[in-house]
Amino acid sequence: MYVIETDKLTKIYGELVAVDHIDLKVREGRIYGFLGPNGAGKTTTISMLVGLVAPTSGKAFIKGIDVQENPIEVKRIIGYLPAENGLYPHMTALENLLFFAKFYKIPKNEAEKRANELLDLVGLKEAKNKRVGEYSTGMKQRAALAQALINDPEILFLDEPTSGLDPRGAHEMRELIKELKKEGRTIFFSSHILPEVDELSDDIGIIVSGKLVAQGSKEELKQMILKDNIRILVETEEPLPDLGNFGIVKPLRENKAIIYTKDDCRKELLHFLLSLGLHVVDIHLIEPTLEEIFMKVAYGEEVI
Ligand SMILES: Nc1ncnc2c1ncn2[C@@H]1O[C@H](COP(=O)(O)OP(=O)(O)OP(=O)(O)O)[C@@H](O)[C@H]1O
Repeated sequence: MYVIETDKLTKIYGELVAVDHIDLKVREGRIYGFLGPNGAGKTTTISMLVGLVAPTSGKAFIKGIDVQENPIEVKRIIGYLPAENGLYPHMTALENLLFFAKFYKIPKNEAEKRANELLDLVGLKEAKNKRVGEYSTGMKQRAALAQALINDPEILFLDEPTSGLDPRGAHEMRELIKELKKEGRTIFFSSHILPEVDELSDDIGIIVSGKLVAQGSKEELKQMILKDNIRILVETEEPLPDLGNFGIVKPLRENKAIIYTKDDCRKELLHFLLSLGLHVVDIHLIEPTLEEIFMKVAYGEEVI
């Protein structure tokens, strides 16, 4: 069973189909990166998954619970970090967390213990009694993450968690996300930053103009665009001859060439090239980057 699953989830604003019949499948304990350009529909999707926006059609399920039918039950097991954090600036971080703990009816003693532990986790132990309005952007974002964790959720939704953070703040946030995964939580986060999605995600969904154009593990996405092609970079001082069944040669600058083959025939190919008396300097597999995957599935740009 998937912990997050949608069935043709759709949101239409007037003429605009913001989210278009998407079928998300998120496995337990994984980090799922929801990648898409600005305006693709990421926030709208997350808002429907956490029960803040009603779908026009389709359904969303969290651990098999229908979000529309049982929003309170769902809210108990999820945490949500919105794109714009919802902390009260005139209150301290500790006060903010205790305030939110009341919504979950967490007993006072337990709430205090948990709030302190969480503020410690996000590195705000020293600043917990400072008003949030005086925090830096990075501190605010970490406090908002602590708030999203107050009910000890199994599933976390993070909407652009590093948005607006400087490189150090973004790094700290990514490290925290990895820690939260180690605790066994499932994390669904949105981002338009390719290296960030690549670094954090086990699985990736790519959304463009409201449509989920690809979904799967990084390995699956690579296979999807490469099919059975293997690319081999060869450095040679001689132009390569026609390789026949071994594959296609694409000459590059500086005496380099890429060979595209259908099967993993590196060994045979190497023998063949050597038998031709060619001086092969280097031969290795090149894997597609997430950027290449994204450009291919989002915009149809050829990888080779
Ligand atoms: N309440 C609304 N009313 C009308 N249109 C909306 C509303 N909310 C979102 N939209 C539109 O729906 C589309 C998807 O927006 P959404 O915020 O979900 O995208 P996003 O992928 O999160 O973008 P970003 O990365 O810029 O935050 C956009 O064209 C946006 O203008």
